[in-house]
Amino acid sequence: MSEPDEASLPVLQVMEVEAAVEAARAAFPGWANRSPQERSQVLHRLADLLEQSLEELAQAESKDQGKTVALARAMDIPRSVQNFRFFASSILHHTSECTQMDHVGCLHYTVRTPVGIAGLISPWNLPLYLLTWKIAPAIAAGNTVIAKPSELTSVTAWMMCKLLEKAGVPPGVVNIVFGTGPRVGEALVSHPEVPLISFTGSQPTAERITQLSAPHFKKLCLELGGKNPAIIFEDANLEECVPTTVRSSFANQGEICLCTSRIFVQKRIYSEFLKRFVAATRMWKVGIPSDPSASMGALISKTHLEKVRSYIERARAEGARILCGEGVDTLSLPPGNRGGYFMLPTVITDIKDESRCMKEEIFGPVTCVVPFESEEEVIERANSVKYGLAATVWSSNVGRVHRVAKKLQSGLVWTNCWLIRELNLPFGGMKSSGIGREGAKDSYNFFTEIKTVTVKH
Ligand SMILES: NC(=O)c1ccc[n+]([C@@H]2O[C@H](COP(=O)([O-])OP(=O)(O)OC[C@H]3O[C@@H](n4cnc5c(N)ncnc54)[C@H](O)[C@@H]3O)[C@@H](O)[C@H]2O)c1
Ligand SMILES: N/C(=C\C=C\C=O)C(=O)O
Repeated sequence: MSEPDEASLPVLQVMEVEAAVEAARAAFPGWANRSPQERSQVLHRLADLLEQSLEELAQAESKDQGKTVALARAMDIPRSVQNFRFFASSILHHTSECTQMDHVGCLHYTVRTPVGIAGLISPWNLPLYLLTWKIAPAIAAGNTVIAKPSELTSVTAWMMCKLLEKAGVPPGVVNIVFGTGPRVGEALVSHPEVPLISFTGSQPTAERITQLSAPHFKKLCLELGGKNPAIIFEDANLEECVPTTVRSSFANQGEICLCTSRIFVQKRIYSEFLKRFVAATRMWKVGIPSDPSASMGALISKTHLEKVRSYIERARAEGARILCGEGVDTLSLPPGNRGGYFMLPTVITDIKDESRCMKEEIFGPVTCVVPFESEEEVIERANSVKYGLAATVWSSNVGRVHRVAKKLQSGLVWTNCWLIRELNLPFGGMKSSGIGREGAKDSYNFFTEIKTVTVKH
């Protein structure tokens, strides 16, 4: 058989979605009728198999995405394993509600049932981590799924496909479709037999998904971008704050939706913080992804690298100061890697809150540092962007930490730390950072339909 040509590819990809829907539809009754314990065992087996392939998966994730092998080994793949283990366990512990109305002789209770075929769409920055964060709760709750990884980073999803049968996942329960958003993503989102879409990605794509799913009244969970503030008060422990804020700004090349990109520092410690922060940033080594001493690898693509650089250029043109990184320091790489999409972590200061660098998501290794005077002022400035995903607050005053956390318009607030995850609790953003939450109870609620039953006795 000859290879499909360019023109026939879109048609084939849409047909693939159709075939996935058929498979998911056929598998649904059998999977939904299994007990949570039976489904849990399958998830545990898949977790074990992924764990046994940790090294190959970490190498593949790094090669595909540009992140360091060390990070994929320490974070992406272990977290993918944990996603299956976590939901294999949490599915065993949900309870339903019951109330009585004795005066009319009635008992009311709720039952939850899986929704059906779940459409799951994920981005390129944490490929297997985020895809499994959706697949695990969806199938644990008894749904069948059609999952679409980013076309830029599909390799680990494809590797996982090969483990499904071995883990005992029945055919048709997990269907992975590969392809671009406009072709495969839209075919999935528009399909009338897919009643629910869980999406992680950018705001423009979320808008399109919302439009396409509106005529079908689909259930939607949207996890989008951020412009995350770090607020550093004068009583912060800088010994801990500085290295953690370097990590929160530049981990995974700054390509994590939770990365810090606006750092507000109280005036009295502003120069001291800047001095230490720039020194620590210069120690954040950019290297080839296989270099075990590198803290940061390559960005995802040339287009993205150019976009990130354009923000720095814009800031410079506006009169901001670039303290270290792009255009200031020299990036040292082996000759064979100099054409790669590498850049230095970059710190910008003397920048106005109105600048696009302070308002828009850059999603790269660039962070801005600005001073503030008072608690009220910094809360207002931190809240002044359209996003509301994650914030960090640094202070040794417990009262202030709670007060500020409550007033921040942010779905997640880490105080005196960053990215410590408790999977039981809600994850997600406010404002343009998305709608819905993911986590033990929230994912269970999203991936099930609830029904109230009234029994007259
Ligand atoms: N809030 C979170 O949890 C979270 C996590 C990671 C990334 N993000 C965000 O993701 C963005 C970066 O990821 P990206 O560039 O891959 O995002 P993206 O929106 O371009 O793509 C995400 C996914 O959507 C698909 N897609 C694209 N167009 C589509 C369409 N018309 N219909 C259906 N699917 C479509 C893509 O193929 C990909 O699989 C950033 O904005 C980042 O903040 C958010
Ligand atoms: N969804 C989670 C992280 C998202 C990161 C985005 O880049 C998680 O930790 O569960």
